[in-house]
Amino acid sequence: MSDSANATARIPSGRKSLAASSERIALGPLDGRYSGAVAPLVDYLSEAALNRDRVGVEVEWFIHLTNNNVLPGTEPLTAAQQAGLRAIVTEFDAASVQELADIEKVTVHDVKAVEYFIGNRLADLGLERLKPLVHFGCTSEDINNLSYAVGVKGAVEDVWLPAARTLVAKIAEMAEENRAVPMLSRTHGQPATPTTLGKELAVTAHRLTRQLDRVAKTEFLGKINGATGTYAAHYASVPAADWQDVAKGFVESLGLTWNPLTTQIESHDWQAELYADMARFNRILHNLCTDVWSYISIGYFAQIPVPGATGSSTMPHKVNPIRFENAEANLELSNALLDTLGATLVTSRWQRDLTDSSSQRNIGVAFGHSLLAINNVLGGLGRLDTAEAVLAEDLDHNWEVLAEAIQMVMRAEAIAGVEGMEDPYERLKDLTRGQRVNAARMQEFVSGLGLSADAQARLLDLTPGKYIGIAESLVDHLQK
Ligand SMILES: O=C(O)C[C@H](Nc1ncnc2c1ncn2[C@@H]1O[C@H](COP(=O)(O)O)[C@@H](O)[C@H]1O)C(=O)O
Repeated sequence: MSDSANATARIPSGRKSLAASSERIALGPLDGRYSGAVAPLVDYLSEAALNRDRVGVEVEWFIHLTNNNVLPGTEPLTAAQQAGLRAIVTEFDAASVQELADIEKVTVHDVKAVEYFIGNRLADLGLERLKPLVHFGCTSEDINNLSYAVGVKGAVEDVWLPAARTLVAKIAEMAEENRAVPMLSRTHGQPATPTTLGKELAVTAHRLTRQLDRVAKTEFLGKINGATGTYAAHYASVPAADWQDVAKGFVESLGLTWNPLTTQIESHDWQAELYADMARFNRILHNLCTDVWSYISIGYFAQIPVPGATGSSTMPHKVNPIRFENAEANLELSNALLDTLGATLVTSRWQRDLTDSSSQRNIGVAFGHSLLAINNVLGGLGRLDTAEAVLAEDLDHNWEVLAEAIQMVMRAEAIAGVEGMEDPYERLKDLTRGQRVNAARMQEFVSGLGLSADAQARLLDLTPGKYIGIAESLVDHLQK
């Protein structure tokens, strides 16, 4: 194509700026086309939710210090004052987000802005005198680490884990339904000892469940021990208090596990552990997506068309496995972030650097891509029908997979003293390696071996579809 032809193909200059639109237009897909699917995470992992949690932690610290008479000159707040303080959190809304943003423009410090935001509300509660108690003894990370721990815990326990458990339950249900449906295996992509479709799905459900059980046991650690984790400011100002006890009680009151030994930052090791488990779950799910995609491709699953939907824009016959393809991509994106977070959050130069602040802002994105993938896999699985006839036909075209069974029966016969059972592996290899062997040829071979009557009857009864060991009952392990 000539240069001038290229030039005319460009989007014309002078177009309206989308960035200047009065409706804010999302840069990324999680806040755009997928915003509905990831909306449940907004209340836990958005910047607004982080700020609300920061306000919540500051407010609870204020109440904790007063209720426990930690500082001379304080006394427990009245019920109305406590309710008023907590209302700052429960009433936190879009206007609060804007007010905080306006304060932050001046402070150029996000946590300092939270302190002022709360301080501005104390006079109305008759607590003006206690303004210095807001953020008392705290470094920003005291508030940040607790807020992130509360937010991530909520996102895991209320959103991600329930969604993941629903998906695994669906896979387990499919495993149950297909427990007795024989299927040709393909190790190295080549026909191999058959299994059942249900048993293969059960393997995946079992693997995913193990990862979810690990996630469910996550220890969400928190600390509140000052600028370098020494309680120096606390003891300088209030020497009589048992500050470790105050801190431990506070962290535990938030539903977290107290970390007694840190620098300025909570060390984030628990986050790395959690993200590794989530990433492993994502990887196993990715494996399911590519397997199911391949099974659809060879006709083992039929896809139930969505009424009104289009498969291909040009090939009208198509129903594409797009839910699984979308999930694959989103699991990869989630893992790229989870891996980065896990790898980088565990390091901080000397007593702190601020890199964690910037990377933790993407925790919600990592969760969002995973949640989206989980939704898509769930939707995709819900539109699959097992094509049992196709699976059966495939088995019937691969009688040579019985070679393993025959040579193993011959070995057992030899050990039991039956004559003429020499070189079983080699004889079956001569018969089957790289060749198609049909039912008649296989049975003729078996009949000519001189097996004991019992062994011969057993082998003549065997078909590829029956050569599945105890695959069907192995699905029961899922119930345990
Ligand atoms: O309690 C403190 O603040 C102690 C201070 N360390 C800090 N700890 C936590 N936050 C801090 C720190 N420093 C800055 N900021 C503020 O963090 C915000 C970073 O914003 P972004 O780059 O968007 O992630 C952005 O709002 C920053 O202003 C120290 O000097 O050790």
